[in-house]
This record gives sequence, structure tokens and C-alpha cells, in this order.
Amino acid sequence: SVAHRFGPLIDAARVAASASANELRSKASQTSPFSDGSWCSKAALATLSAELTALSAEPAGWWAGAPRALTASVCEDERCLVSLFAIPDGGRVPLRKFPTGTVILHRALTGAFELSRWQLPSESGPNQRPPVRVMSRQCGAEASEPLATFGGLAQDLHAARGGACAVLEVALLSPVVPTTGRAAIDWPRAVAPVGGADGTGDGGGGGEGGSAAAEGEELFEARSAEQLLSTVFRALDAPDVMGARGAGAPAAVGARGARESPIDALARAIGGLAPELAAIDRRLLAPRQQPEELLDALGVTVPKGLLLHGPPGCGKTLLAREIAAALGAATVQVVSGPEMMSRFVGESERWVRELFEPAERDAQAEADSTLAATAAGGARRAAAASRLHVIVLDELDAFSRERGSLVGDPGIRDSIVNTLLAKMDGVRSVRNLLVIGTTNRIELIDRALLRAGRFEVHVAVRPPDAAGRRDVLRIHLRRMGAEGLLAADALCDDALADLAARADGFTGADLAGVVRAAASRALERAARADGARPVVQRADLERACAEVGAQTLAMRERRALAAALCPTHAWSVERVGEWLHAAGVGARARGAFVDELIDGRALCELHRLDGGVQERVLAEQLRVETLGERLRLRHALRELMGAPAPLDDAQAEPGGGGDWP
Ligand SMILES: Nc1ncnc2c1ncn2[C@@H]1O[C@H](COP(=O)(O)OP(=O)(O)OP(=O)(O)O)[C@@H](O)[C@H]1O
Repeated sequence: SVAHRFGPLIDAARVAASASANELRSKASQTSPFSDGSWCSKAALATLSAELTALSAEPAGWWAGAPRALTASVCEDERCLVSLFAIPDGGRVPLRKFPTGTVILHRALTGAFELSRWQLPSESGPNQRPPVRVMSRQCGAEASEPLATFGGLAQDLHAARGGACAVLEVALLSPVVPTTGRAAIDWPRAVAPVGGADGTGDGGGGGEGGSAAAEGEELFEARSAEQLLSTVFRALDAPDVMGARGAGAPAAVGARGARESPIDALARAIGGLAPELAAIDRRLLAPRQQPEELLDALGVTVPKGLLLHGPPGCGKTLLAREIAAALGAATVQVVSGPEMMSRFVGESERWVRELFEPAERDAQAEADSTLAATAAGGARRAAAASRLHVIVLDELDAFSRERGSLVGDPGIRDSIVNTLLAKMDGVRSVRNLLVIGTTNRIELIDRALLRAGRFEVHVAVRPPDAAGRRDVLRIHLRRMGAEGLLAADALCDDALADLAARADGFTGADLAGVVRAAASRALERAARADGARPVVQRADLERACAEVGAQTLAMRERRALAAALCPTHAWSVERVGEWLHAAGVGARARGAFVDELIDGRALCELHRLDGGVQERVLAEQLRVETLGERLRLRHALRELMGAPAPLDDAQAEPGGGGDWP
């Protein structure tokens, strides 16, 4: 019987189904497992193709006896369903229509098939009008690129005539929330998903919708399968999609399952900050996964500002970026404070305004579509839900100091802070914006920015303890371990615990430095051994730890000395370097000055001088010549010394110095 003949194929398909949902998900984040375009594991696919080859050697006649296409489910996940379809020669899979937002991927394992897309089909079968689009694929080189379509329009599959059956692998990716969540997918700009831009899920409506759909698909098809799949999976994993899903998505797209939560994603990238991550999860991540209605019912909104503060090198910037990634942000803009301050007057404020534009645009689109939906009388939620936009303001203290705190400041900072305040209060949709500020000096930040409603959540990011240091090391060694470039004795728990104990007082950045230094030793050895693989040994890590330790200790001691000599100016030496960089001072001069600074000499000397002379001495030391450089230096100096240099040029040179350009 047909079923009997089809049995081995189904069995092979079941083997393929052993690819767990987890495995599928991890596949989506890599590129190689999809390079052959298949969802089945390599071994299962080999069995499957052996079965198919045997079947296709059979006379094709028996297929004709099949009442309809035969199907076997290969893999079923909450968010995807992968099936095999065996279509008899010239046969067809009945017309099917999937909800708008579903992504359907087809790949020919044998034979050739044709896919027709129909508009407004009658319930019983294709309408009399010609299909909107006909696409075909056949097994072979071209088949490595699956044919992708969106749900919305009805579609049917035919096996091409010619005596061979077509066996297809069809992956159905669940609709990513039919209404609100669609916007969360990072579709390529020009692509209008099939079903029209209004996201109503009505299959595209009139003829116009059809042509837009066809055009969209053309572009969609041009993308690689890997790109497509990882995009879809990223979108599916985005917590705001999960949140929207909770708010009325189809049950087929369950919120539970083995997907990695944002907090797990953070813990995988950042070590030693478990309590801090838990706080961030409770305040910022978890609420974003809740349905909006629930938050409305509680009368709460998700905070839109997070301030990460603590000493340098403890992972604030890293954490900010990882939070944005874990939340599946549509845009992430990272801006450094000194960079912003180095702009011309007026430009910084414009820059701040521009940072908020994407979020504002989306919030406006959401408001418009909600209005349209309400006007249409439907209870339907907004079609164009705002995607999340993240702004990271690194070294926030550079421009958001207490307003009026700097005597003689020309008001640039004040107006940046004002613009920032206005913008943080102004964006309508609180769900679509997260501003993360990082600073080493929380005490300098304008209090208005720190209050609830703005940078509402404050998290101190401290150097890791011994267990944390072990976690950070494990994170930085993970890649080389996976590549087989780390000796087994170096990755065991004992070795890591020992290393973590040796690295007392190290920050995350120091520990990353230890791994880099150890790798450099392995590379050096490999180069000497002419082409050997650079395997990092436990001894490399230990020596690197001592090397970095000596450096950081020396640095810390010198910094402590500088701080002791000038207790009122115990700012970070690294920061001085960055300020001078922002002031346009060249690397060599900067390096020399920072060296002196660490010894405390430069700072003490400068500190003794009054404002204008300070500026002149510094300018001479740093070979600042042009007026522009000098003005930037003046700004940097005000930052360095805490007290401003006088503004006016005549005052600036008490010695009557008219020798400035
Ligand atoms: N907790 C951590 N876990 C893993 N890696 C870390 C951690 N902390 C720091 N690192 C490593 O150190 C690098 C530098 O850290 P990062 O720039 O985030 O520190 P920071 O606190 O923002 O410093 P700064 O205040 O000087 O800007 C990171 O890119 C990462 O490689």
C-alpha cells in the first residue's frame, strides 16, 4: 500500500524530528547548520535521502494511487512546525491559507514543485481569477535557498509533471503576533509583508495588496535563508513580542518553552553581577514581557531610564549593550559623553534630539494606527506597535552635571540636560524607549535626571568577588574552549577558582585582559613551533594574571598617590585621557601627560596655578596651537580641575598673554 511504501520515509522523518526545539533555536543563531537549507540534522537527512533515493527508483505509478499528498511532521516546536510533503506526479496539496505573519519556507528534497498564491479564494477551492503569483523550485543547487512566502494569501502546491514525485520540506514559522508584534520583526525596509501594510490579516484585500505583496516577496526571496531564519527567531525571542503575544496572540505561539530568557542571555555574557542582573530583570526586563493591558490594570509603566554607575572596567557599557540585545531592540544608539561635549555649541542639543527621533517616530505611528483602528470601530489593537529603541549614554557625567554647578560654563551642559529632560519626558509611548546612562560619578549627575520617571532605576556595578571573577573568566575563555584552543586543565573548576583567587581586586576588564595576555603567549609559542595550533595552557593564564596584576597594582597605587596628593580631584586617570582625547590632543602628548598625572606631579603643578596659567601651561605641554584646539582644551581643563578656567580671553592670560593665536 501507499502508506506502507511511505513508511520508511516517515520513519526517517521521525529520526529527523529528533532535532530538539532547543537545537533548532541554537541553529538559528548560527549560520552553518542552515547552509544546506535544511532543518533536519545532517545524520537524519542522510538517512532520509537514502530512503528517498530508494523510493524514487521505484516505478512512479504507485504515487498516482495516493489520494492526496502524504505528510509527516519532522519537528514541532511551539513556534515552528516542519513537515515533509510527498506530492504525487502532477498532484497538488489542497489550497491552504495561513494567518498573516506566518512565514512559510519550502525546500525541494526531490523533484520539482510549483507554488501558486491566490487572492480571495472561495472556501471550496481556488477562485476563477489567475493566481497572484506562481513560483517554482526544484531539487538541486537552487534548492539550497528555500522559497519563502508569508501567510495571508491562500496558496497551493503542485508537483511538476514528469514522472517523479516531489518531496518537500515545509517549515511553518508561527505568526509573530498578528497585530502588534509584526512591527517587532526587523523586516528589510522595502518589504511589505503579504497581507498589506495594515497588518489586518485579511489576506491582502484587493488587487493593489496583491502587487505589493508580490513585490515584497521578490525582495524577501532575495535574502538568504540563514538571514531570514535568524531574523525571525530574533523577533520571536524579543520579549516585547512575547509581551504582545500575551496580549492576545494565537495559542500556537506559546510564551513558555525552552527559549532563552533575556536574563539568561545577560548572565551568559556578563559575569559576577547576579544580584544586579536580578534587579534589572525585575525592574526592566520582566515587566516588558507582560501584556500591556496588565500593566495598565496595575496602573504602572515600565521605567524608561536606567543608570549604571561604578568604577571603570566593571562592565557598565557591556551590560548596557547586552540589555539592548536581550530586549531585541530595533535600534541601539551608543553615544559617549565626552564626544558629545566636543561638539560645537548647539550641535550637542541637536544630537540629543536626533537620538530620540526613531522612538518618537514609532510612538507617533502607533498613536496614528490606534486612532485609525478606533475610528474604524474595531477593538483591534494598534497595527504598528512601537518597537523598542535603546539609547546608551556612556559617561553621562560628561554633560549631565548638576545645572549651574560649573561657574563660567557657557551653558552647553545646562542646555543638553534640559534637552535630555524634555526628551525623556516627551516620548509618548513608554514601552518603546529605554535610555541607559553609565557613569563613574553618580554624585555629579543632575538630580533632575535621577528622579523617578527619568533615570529611575540605579544599579551599582562593582568589581566582581571571587565567584564572580571565576564567572567572568569562564565567559572570556568560552570561545577558545569551544574551539579546542584551551588546554583541558585550564578550564576545570579548580583551575578557574585558583585563577580567580590570584586575580583579587581585578575588574571584568582586567580579567578580559588576562585572557588576551594568555592568548598572546600561546600565539607566540605557536609561531615559534611553525604553524602549531595556539593552545592556551593553564600556565599561560597564571603568568598573564601576574602580569596584569602587576600593572593594575602599579596603576592603582599611583592613582591612590595622585588622589592623596590632591584629595579634591580624585577623578579617574583614564577619564583624563579621554577628556584630552575629546579635546583633540594627540595620543603621544596625551600619553605623556597622563603618565605624569598618574605620578601626581602634573596635577599638583597644575593645581597650584590659577585658571589662565593652567590653561597656558597645559597648552604648551600638549602643543596645542590652533584656536579651536585651545577652546576644546579649555573645556577639558574645566572638567579636569573641577573649577572652571575663566571664560574671557583677557582673564585667561593673567600674565597679559596676548600670544595665543
Ligand atoms: N562583568 C563582566 N563580565 C564579563 N566581561 C566584563 C565584565 N566587566 C567588564 N568586562 C570586560 O571588560 C570590557 C570593558 O568593560 P566596560 O567598558 O563595559 O566597563 P565600564 O564599566 O563601562 O568601564 P568605564 O566606566 O571605564 O567605561 C568589556 O567589554 C568586557 O570584555
